[in-house]
Amino acid sequence: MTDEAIRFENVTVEAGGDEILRGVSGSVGRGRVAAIIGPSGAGKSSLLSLCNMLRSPSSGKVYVLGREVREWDVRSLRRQVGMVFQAATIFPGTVEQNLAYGLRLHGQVLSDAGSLLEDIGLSRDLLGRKAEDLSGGQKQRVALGRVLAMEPEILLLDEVTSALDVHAKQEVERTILHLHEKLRATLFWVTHDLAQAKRVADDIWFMAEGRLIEVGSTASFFAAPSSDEARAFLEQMTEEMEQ
Ligand SMILES: Nc1ncnc2c1ncn2[C@@H]1O[C@H](COP(=O)(O)OP(=O)(O)OP(=O)(O)O)[C@@H](O)[C@H]1O
Repeated sequence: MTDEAIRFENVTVEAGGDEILRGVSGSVGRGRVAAIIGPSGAGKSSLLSLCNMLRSPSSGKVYVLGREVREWDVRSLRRQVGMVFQAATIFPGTVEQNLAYGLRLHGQVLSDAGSLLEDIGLSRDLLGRKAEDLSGGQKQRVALGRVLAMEPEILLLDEVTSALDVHAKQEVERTILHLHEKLRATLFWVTHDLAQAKRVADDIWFMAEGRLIEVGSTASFFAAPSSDEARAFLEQMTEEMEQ
């Protein structure tokens, strides 16, 4: 059994005639929280989507839990690698039906929706409520709960709090970290919010123009990034926050 949750080996992705990822190599250790940051269009979401085969590399290799993604059965891969997006995915029906949806696709039933709901910080009273009537933060927690019901080894998070207000953002963030503690899942987390990256991540992956420019521990990255690109990015983000 490998200690690596995810490994990229010289991965390039072409789309629409452009290279949107160029020669990316790196790995995320099991149980780690790695935040991917960088300017808009850097390729952060594209990198995430290689990990559950929403996208395939044009060249190079992607390994998940020690096995190359092309060797995985896609259904099994997506069971092990859950993904949550910026806009909470909510289906018509009750909260309970929404929580059970992922397992149902795998022919399984959710045995204890009530305790799952408590795990994601929501009251059991909401089980029978129409999911569409929930607040933005509650919907995002239901989307998380649906993925977590499958007990994934890896959770891919793509800007999951950026559509939420400050209060809901903090609650969803706390819920994710609580579940990380509980399940020991590996988190690979794209965020535009540098303060969030600092709070949640063990490691920072800094990307720009389709390249992985540097990877470092969160403390060392924010104290002294080693690349000019990352230094310029941090300065620009700090200026924007001060305006
Ligand atoms: N299917 C596609 N065809 C052509 N170009 C694409 C396609 N998907 C993504 N791109 C381009 O690839 C680049 C990287 O996109 P990606 O969404 O991965 O970046 P990102 O760092 O997540 O950006 P953001 O922070 O704005 O979400 C962008 O320039 C985007 O326009």
